[in-house]
Amino acid sequence: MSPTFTASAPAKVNLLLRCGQPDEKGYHQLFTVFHSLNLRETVSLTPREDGKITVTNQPADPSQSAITCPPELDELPAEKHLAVRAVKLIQDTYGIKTGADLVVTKAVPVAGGMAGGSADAAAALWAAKHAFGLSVPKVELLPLARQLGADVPACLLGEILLGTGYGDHLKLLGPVPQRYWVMATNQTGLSTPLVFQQADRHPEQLAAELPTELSEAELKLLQGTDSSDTWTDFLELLENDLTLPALELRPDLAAPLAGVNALKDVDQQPLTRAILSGSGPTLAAPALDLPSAQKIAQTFQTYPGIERCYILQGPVPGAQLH
Ligand SMILES: C[C@](O)(CO)[C@H](O)COP(=O)(O)OP(=O)(O)OC[C@H]1O[C@@H](n2ccc(N)nc2=O)[C@H](O)[C@@H]1O
Ligand SMILES: Nc1ncnc2c1ncn2[C@@H]1O[C@H](COP(=O)(O)OP(=O)(O)OP(=O)(O)O)[C@@H](O)[C@H]1O
Repeated sequence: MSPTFTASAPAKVNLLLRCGQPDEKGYHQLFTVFHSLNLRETVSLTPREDGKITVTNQPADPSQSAITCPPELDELPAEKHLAVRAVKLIQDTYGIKTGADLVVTKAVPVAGGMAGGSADAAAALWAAKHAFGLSVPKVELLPLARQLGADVPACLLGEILLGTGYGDHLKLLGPVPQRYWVMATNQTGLSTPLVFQQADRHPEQLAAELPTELSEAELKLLQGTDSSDTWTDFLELLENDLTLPALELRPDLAAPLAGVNALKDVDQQPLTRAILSGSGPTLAAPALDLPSAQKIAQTFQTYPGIERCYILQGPVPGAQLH
């Protein structure tokens, strides 16, 4: 019997997302900071002789199956599944004749703006590299990751990264302190292409030009130790240009954003800043400590439509073999 190779890759939140104008392909230039989170997708790969690739999805937590493994994922044709596409790309690139039976254990909500599908692709690339005995370093897989989706390179590398180009050209920004992030998922998903299309209706609000580097001051805030003195400045770093278009499509997200943004600490300073995660509808808010994270989660959960709050931490490593 063939041995099974298991790899995992993390979800992400975009701590900063500035969106530029679309190009002729309709893709947008981005200036973004990816922050990986300790919620991981897992892909197990068992080689098969006949070259075929099959996939089975299963929820990481069966009691949450409605959120993490909706029926539409099983209805997705196998050739469109990002883990299958990743293994196919490895076969085609390296002339591999071996196939694979994949079991994808989903922990990250689908279509939530946390790059769940991209994490599957990254984990599948890493599992396939090991299963097929390829001695290529991670950086050599980045061009393949880019072909699979704009978020896939960030899931492959994990940690904290500056993303430019389509968000798929990356530079490591660490080390940074471990931070808590409260991620409030939604009962209804939101399509990434639709959010970008909505953004195109207001071209005047998209940056004409984007920076290529973070400023010294921004980097210092990201990398510095958090304290109640620096927290408000750190919060001011957080922004997401996709918020407005996402709110136009999903006005229900405005109330939980405003509710959490109104929370204050004992000194009457903002407790956090709630932002849209990627293209949404998941909302994200960092916390200075666990009690603050719990308070933020409780507040999010008072709003209809919020499905579940995850209290996560990061940054974490990218794709790993188990
Ligand atoms: C919103 C983010 O999650 C932020 O990290 C990403 O930009 C989206 O990454 P992703 O879902 O991996 O994106 P892809 O699968 O490559 O593309 C999905 C759709 O998003 C839009 N898209 C994506 C990336 C980008 N730089 N510009 C875009 O306009 C395109 O309409 C594309 O058809
Ligand atoms: N392995 C996969 N897991 C989830 N969705 C997948 C997968 N493969 C393909 N898809 C398709 O991609 C769509 C978006 O899925 P995903 O969960 O990655 O969204 P997302 O978290 O919003 O992504 P991102 O943050 O990268 O924009 C799904 O609706 C589904 O049709």
